[in-house]
Amino acid sequence: MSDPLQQPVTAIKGIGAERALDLASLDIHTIQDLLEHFPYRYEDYRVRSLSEAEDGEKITIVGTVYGEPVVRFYGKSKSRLTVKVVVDRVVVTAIWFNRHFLKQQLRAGREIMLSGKFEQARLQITVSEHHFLDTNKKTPQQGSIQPVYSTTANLQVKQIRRWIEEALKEYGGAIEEILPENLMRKYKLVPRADAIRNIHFPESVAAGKQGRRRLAFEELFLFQLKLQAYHAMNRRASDGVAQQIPIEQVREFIRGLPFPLTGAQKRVVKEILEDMQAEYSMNRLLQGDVGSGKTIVAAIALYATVAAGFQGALMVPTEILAEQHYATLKELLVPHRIEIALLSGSATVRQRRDILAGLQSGLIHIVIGTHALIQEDVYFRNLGLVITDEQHRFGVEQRRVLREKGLHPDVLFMTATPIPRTLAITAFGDMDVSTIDELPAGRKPVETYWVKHDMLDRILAFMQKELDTGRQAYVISPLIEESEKLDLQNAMDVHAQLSHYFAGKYNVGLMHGRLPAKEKDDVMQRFSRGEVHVLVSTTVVEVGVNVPNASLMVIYDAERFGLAQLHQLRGRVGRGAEQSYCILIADPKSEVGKERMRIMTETNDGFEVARRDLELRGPGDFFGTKQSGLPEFKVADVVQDYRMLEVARQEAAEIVGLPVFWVGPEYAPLRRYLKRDDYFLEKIKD
Ligand SMILES: Nc1ncnc2c1ncn2[C@@H]1O[C@H](COP(=O)(O)OP(=O)(O)OP(=O)(O)O)[C@@H](O)[C@H]1O
Repeated sequence: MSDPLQQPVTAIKGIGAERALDLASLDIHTIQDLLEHFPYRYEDYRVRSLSEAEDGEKITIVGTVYGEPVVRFYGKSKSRLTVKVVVDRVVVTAIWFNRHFLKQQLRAGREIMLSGKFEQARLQITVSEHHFLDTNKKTPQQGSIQPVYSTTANLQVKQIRRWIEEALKEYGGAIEEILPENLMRKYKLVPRADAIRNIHFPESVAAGKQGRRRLAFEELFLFQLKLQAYHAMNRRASDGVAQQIPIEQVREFIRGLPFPLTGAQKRVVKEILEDMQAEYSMNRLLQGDVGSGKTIVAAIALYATVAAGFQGALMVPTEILAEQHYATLKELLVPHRIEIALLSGSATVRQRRDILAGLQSGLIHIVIGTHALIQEDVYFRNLGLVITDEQHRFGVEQRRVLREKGLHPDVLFMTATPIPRTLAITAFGDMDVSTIDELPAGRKPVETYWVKHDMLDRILAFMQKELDTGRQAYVISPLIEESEKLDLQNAMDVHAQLSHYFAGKYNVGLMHGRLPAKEKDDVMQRFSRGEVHVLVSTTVVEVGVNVPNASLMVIYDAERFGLAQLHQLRGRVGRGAEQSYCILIADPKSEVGKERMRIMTETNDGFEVARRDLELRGPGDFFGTKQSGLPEFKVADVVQDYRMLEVARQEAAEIVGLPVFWVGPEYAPLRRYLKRDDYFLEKIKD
């Protein structure tokens, strides 16, 4: 049985070879693709009375032309045409730009429908569309809500509208239901055909909403089905290494740590070790708030892999972090006769050669470095575990590289960007997620203050007081996004100012991205040892730096940073038992900007910050659109529909686990639909 919806778009009246090419550039090839090209918004052409119209709003009105049209030309080809129109016994001025040729048609007494932006005070409308109502030529949009589609330069929205209308008329009956019946009933979803009809041309506002809801659910459900199926396959494919971890020995190691683990740390260690012992390769995200103690969890996992006879690698985004983790891990692991190496960009040729040889022979158990670690000519004897800090920089590509080297290590991603649970399961639905949601005992929340720029003197006095008690401070210098050069200049200015202020008493260090690795390292070391008291820095200190004696964080131009970033920066203090402070210097102009400062002063909990940020801005912004890794949905909205996402995930997980999903006749339409996706094409046999 061939599916009429799989015919090429040229089956639609009015679409020839050329138009088909234009549509192809929108990734529309078949009739089904066309029907699933959903509008991204609607234009409301329902006629309204003037009294309902708000100033500046786009409205549609009907009136009678009255008096003579007036055309004024200016410039070479620019013109402005005005005419009076009587609407509800009120005289309104209608304006067209560059449409002087309409003058002849605008005869007094003609009835006309106008859509455009309305200005209340002047009673005028800037017309974007008009129709004469005495021509008998009925326009499709007259008096209704019309869909607006994304399009290309060559195609008008109107054309797409017409074709979709045609497609619905001819082929609407062939739209098959793909969702299982029990889900339809359980969540009161309207049939697929109705939903598609109503998302394009809503019969009513309510029907439009119902359609949207159903399609959003379908979209999230299909997306989750794919992730879950992938996840299930991955787990079933026993290509991982089942590590024989000597658990008692690991316990002994944990007992020997300088502090007891928090409950949350214990829980995630257990989850990680279970994955490592299993046949499948671990693919797990470890998320925890700033300072929640992820490093120690990483150390335990690395210890375990070595104890099981494997090698481990820890990848971090910057050299500074590599150094820092190297120092921490060395202290913890070297007493246990574990060989650990730092593969850094500043290593000499000879050092590098030695390390590479050590990794190949297995003499070196653990290696730390940036991502070059797995991409270059680095060979391991038997790599069992890869831990990578900041998950978004390590993805599918690197995993492929590892596999091509014949390695199937367990992989643990760590991130200090707390991700609300819903988003985590969206973006990382093919991963297991472990969360450290508890800070080590005795931590005091960082007291956060929001001040204006004119309070600098008081801030300096406060800083002096903190330094006098033996603490250290970070100062994040003013940010000018457009120019790295100016940022640097700012950092240097602040550095000079503070050096002058604290001259003879305290050392002020300067840190920025342009410093050579060696100098960065040097400043950081001196700050770490307490020789530098104040560290002026651009945002390079953002991730992961750990100097527990620092108790004050001052951030200039705080309104220019994202909330996630501010929380990260604040997380550099409050890492010891002392009371710490964060001072945000900001004069935000917008309400949202002010709200963001308030959020920072109100909560210390990264998950709460993330949740409120998400509400304020939407997920794209939160992660930075490019890096988000979040899928773009056509209908669904991860923030607005987050409950639905959770439900869709559960249902998808359940179905994927059923053998009948892959063979049962009741799932045949769903399988047919899924087969459009390359991933499922191989998996689904019928
Ligand atoms: N269970 C614990 N009890 C007491 N202190 C702990 C515990 N776990 C970790 N710490 C200490 O807390 C500090 C922060 O830990 P760590 O550097 O691992 O945090 P993190 O989760 O990596 O945070 P960030 O992402 O901000 O770098 C370190 O000084 C560490 O020694």
